[in-house]
Amino acid sequence: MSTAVRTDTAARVVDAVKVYGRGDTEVRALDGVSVDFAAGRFTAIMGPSGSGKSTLMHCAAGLDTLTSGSAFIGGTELSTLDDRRLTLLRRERIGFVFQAFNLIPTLTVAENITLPQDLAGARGDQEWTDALIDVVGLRDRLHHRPSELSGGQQQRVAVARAFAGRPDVVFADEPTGNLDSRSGEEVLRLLGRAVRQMDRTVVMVTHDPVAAAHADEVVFLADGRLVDRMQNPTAERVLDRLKAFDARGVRT
Ligand SMILES: Nc1ncnc2c1ncn2[C@@H]1O[C@H](COP(=O)(O)OP(=O)(O)OP(=O)(O)O)[C@@H](O)[C@H]1O
Repeated sequence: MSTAVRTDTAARVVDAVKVYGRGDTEVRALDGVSVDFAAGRFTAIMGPSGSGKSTLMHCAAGLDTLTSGSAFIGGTELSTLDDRRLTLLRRERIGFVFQAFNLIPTLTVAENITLPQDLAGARGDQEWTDALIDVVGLRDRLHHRPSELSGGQQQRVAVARAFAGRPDVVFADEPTGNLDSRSGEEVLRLLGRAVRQMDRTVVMVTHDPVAAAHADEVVFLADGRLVDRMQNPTAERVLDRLKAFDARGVRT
């Protein structure tokens, strides 16, 4: 567990444009976004509904491709990879947490956590996995199936699974969207602990200012553009900033 401050970039997009549809139905979901996500930091992506948050995350994580511009994981530009290498990169260097926990119902908690490495034929690091299981507080549930767990516990399994292969970056898309506020708070605290105590990197899409306040930095999108960044956010400051966008409109 390192306390050194890192200055490298885990993921970034440069001049990212994503256009869906064409002609009358064309939507510019991303309209020239450049943003870097620093390694060893917890970054939240915020903005109104339809502002491009999920599109940005999906393109930065190689789940979708940009219309123009570039997306990098570390020093690797994603558009240079063929499908097979992109799949490998996603498996080996990126972790995901989604709103719907996406656990395999027939596997136990322990099997779900190590599934990505088992699929990759990689030998897991038992010490690391053990540490993760303790951090997420699931030691006494390891042999349970997902259906025997609460929503909050299921998401904690998904969090442990996302970090199990020590990925360069974990992308979380509305990870608390299906949880009550107490379970959501626990999941957010876990993401924060993974970053601060285990030197991990998290990029989280959220529309919730309370969730965003767990991050080290918030980037704000509006109409497919990056419109602001905020260090050391509080829920109140994030909410004020969002209200200001609403009040004056942001398209320039
Ligand atoms: N597959 C698609 N086909 C067409 N348009 C799309 C597609 N995906 C997203 N869009 C459009 O792109 C814009 C940005 O969508 P996106 O889901 O990235 O926004 P968001 O900020 O994540 O929204 P929300 O907070 O509501 O989830 C929206 O106008 C949306 O309707």
